[in-house]
Amino acid sequence: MPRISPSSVRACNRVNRFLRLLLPACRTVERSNLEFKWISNELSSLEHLNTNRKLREAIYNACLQRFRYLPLQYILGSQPFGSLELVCRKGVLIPRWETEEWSYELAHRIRKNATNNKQKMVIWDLCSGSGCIALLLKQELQAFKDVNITALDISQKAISLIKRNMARNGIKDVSVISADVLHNPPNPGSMIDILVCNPPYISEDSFVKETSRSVKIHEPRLALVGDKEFYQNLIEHWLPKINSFVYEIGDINQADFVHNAIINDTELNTVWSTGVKRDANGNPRVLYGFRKNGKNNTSFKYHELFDNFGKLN
Ligand SMILES: C[S@@+](CC[C@H](N)C(=O)[O-])C[C@H]1O[C@@H](n2cnc3c(N)ncnc32)[C@H](O)[C@@H]1O
Repeated sequence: MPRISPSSVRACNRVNRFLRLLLPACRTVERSNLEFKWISNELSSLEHLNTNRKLREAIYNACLQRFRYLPLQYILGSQPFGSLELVCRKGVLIPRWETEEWSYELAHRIRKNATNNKQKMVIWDLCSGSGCIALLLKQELQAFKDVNITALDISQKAISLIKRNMARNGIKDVSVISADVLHNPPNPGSMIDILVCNPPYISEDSFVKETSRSVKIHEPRLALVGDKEFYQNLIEHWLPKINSFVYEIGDINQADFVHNAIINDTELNTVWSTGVKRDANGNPRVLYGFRKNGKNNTSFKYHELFDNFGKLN
């Protein structure tokens, strides 16, 4: 990582003396300025910081935490995610814009393709973290009376945060399950219409070489580092129990892994279509799949639900 130039430090000092505390994590004067504004705006809206001295002290402490590379969302305590305001706590992954982008589009597509608001839907969100995907889908599909959403995670901190985020956003009726999806996956009881999942997918190597210091030090490794095990688990455990899936990916190899397993298996190959959706930066971000002919009483015409969602194989 390039060193921060003395001229950047001087530029920060000219604006105010707290700004240079933000420079190591923000890297540029412009970004430091922006974060300083966010911190100041957020803290000045807090009722208990009602004197200049208290507010200044709080801003200084926040900048000092940022100097130690604590992510801004953990300092300020929340993060918008579509129509939700999500509480962020150390020990649980901060929701990312890439995830927000595809989950929001998925919600929109479900609304558009549902036949009426009595349509029954069973949706499971594995590796739910803060609950961002499950809760966004619940919020965006509130017009549907029979949407049955389950959020699942192995981490107790995540389970508590999902419940907290439900309360914070006035969301009811999402089932929250604590389980290890790899070693002891629960039985869904009925066919799942849409299985969504943002699993840990950063390889050990990329984690060491490419992940930012702030993420490495402060976000949970359990949420980040993974190889192909969750995609393998999709193929081996979940495919027979679901009608469609949407899995976030970190690189195209993870999509190819699932895609190849499907096309090389004569039975799976006749049943499943898969595709890859890119994010706004053009990176492969989502692997999706659906049964070509649905199974039993399926809720959707899946080829319409995923029509033009991304490149289809
Ligand atoms: C990449 S994070 C995704 C969190 C959230 N869905 C999001 O998009 O921000 C992965 C999540 O998987 C959970 N996890 C890791 N291993 C798991 C396992 N074996 N079973 C269930 N959840 C697991 C972690 O606790 C973490 O919350």
